[in-house]
Amino acid sequence: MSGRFISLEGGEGVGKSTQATRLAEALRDRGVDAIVTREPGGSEGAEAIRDLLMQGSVTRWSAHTEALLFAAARADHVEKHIRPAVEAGEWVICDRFIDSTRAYQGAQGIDDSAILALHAFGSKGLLPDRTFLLEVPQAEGAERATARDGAGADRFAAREGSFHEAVGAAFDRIADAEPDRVHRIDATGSPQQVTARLIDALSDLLP
Ligand SMILES: Nc1ncnc2c1ncn2[C@@H]1O[C@H](COP(=O)(O)OP(=O)(O)O)[C@@H](O)[C@H]1O
Ligand SMILES: Cc1cn([C@H]2C[C@H](O)[C@@H](COP(=O)(O)OP(=O)(O)O)O2)c(=O)[nH]c1=O
Repeated sequence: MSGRFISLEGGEGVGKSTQATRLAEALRDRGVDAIVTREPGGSEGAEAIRDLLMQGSVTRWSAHTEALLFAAARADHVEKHIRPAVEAGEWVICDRFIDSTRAYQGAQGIDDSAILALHAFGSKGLLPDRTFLLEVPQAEGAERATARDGAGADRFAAREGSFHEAVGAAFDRIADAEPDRVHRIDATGSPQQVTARLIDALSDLLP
């Protein structure tokens, strides 16, 4: 049987990484073969591209170059890791995927249609079976991210508040436009409560 491909999306500090791990554990408890991966990265080539993307000054790459690098990293990740795992029957839980490019590079003026065209070329347009948009008030997400990272913010987290507001607005537009695939999840409360909401929102896909 073919597996499933699930992505977790949202701004910095909303709890995606925490929930990716917890969700995979909760799925394994239910007898589902689940693995966790992340973007940018997730395969050897994509992790090398991640280093280029995450390090250096905020202005190291133009928005256009950045969109190309994310698309290239994703193409390698999909080909080498995600597709083979799903075809082998695994559930792949991915911390960020195409919607992050649409939100973050979209917030820098890159057209959604151009991002989707790159995705069609690089990754044959693969979309998750389900995407969860984790939502917490922006101040709470920023607080969680600062508590985690201190002064060591990466090229993206270091940007100003208005950038993160534009990213949030872009995620909102995607969720409004694709309600079948993208489900909003209240990510406030304890990690246990959030995982329970995720499992609930997957009940129709569970074996
Ligand atoms: N439900 C939660 N309540 C409080 N803190 C949380 C919760 N979920 C995650 N955290 C903490 O907030 C920080 C950011 O979480 P993380 O999972 O790394 O977010 P993201 O991957 O979305 O950036 C981490 O220090 C994590 O331990
Ligand atoms: C996957 C992806 C990430 N990004 C950004 C979002 C994050 O700021 C950064 C990834 O950082 P990461 O530390 O992996 O995520 P988080 O901060 O959520 O824990 O890269 C894009 O701009 N475009 C993309 O396509």
